[in-house]
Amino acid sequence: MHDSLDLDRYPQDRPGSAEWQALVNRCRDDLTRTGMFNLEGLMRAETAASETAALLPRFASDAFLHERMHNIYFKPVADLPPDHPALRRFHTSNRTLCADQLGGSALMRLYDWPEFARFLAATMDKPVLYPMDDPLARVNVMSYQQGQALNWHFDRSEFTTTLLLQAPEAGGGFEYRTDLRSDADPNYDGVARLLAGGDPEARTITLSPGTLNVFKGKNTAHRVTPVEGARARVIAVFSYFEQPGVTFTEAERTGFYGRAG
Ligand SMILES: O=C(O)CCC(=O)C(=O)O
Ligand SMILES: [Fe+2]
Repeated sequence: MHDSLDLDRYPQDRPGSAEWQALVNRCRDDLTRTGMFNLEGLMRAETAASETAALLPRFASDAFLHERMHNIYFKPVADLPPDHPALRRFHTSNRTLCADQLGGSALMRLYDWPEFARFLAATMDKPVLYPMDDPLARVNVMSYQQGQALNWHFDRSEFTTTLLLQAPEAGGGFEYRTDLRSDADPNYDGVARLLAGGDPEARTITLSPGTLNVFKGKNTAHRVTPVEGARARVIAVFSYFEQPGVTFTEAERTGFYGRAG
């Protein structure tokens, strides 16, 4: 993996060594303090650029256009009236390529590299993480062209793991509000305040190409702001689970990607 990753700076290939443990500890501290950690330049700039160049034509021809209005939960909430301000609806638009379209890429090699899952598990304080068996969902790459955005949402999984391949000229920021809710408290008033633009704890970061970003997506509200300029924002999302062999149902695949296989 040395050809595509900066393993001198981020020794993911040496699990259990003092320098590996120091990096894990730094990531854990960041997660506890801020709900997020970033490894800037984990993927080499040349690799991120060549992966992007190979994918850009496929976004034009083969990708699923995801375009919809949705609330932060992607569904109605039984305890709330439909006009509750926590259920405000927003527009999302991006294009997705799935794992079955990424064969042979450095991204898939990284996803299936056992030391990467081992490192991520350690940062998240899990005994082990497994890649999915789902032919589409294992790794997704999303592209956002001018005006496209991923709007406010919470993720289904506890943690979300992304790697930016190409940054846009402007816009395309990652805006997030750590621990806006908890498993015990949905904090609908807090959600409504965030959506109205009134949460002073909201933060925006712009990722640089090659950066690994891990955040607590289940209870951290987050969005990608609209991209500006001619260069698309291109980002990979890796899905791991605590059990081996996880797949989506055909209905889930069709809902997420417009096709079952
Ligand atoms: O593109 C990003 O930075 C975040 C992606 C995300 O939130 C998601 O895939 O659920
Ligand atoms: Fe998300």
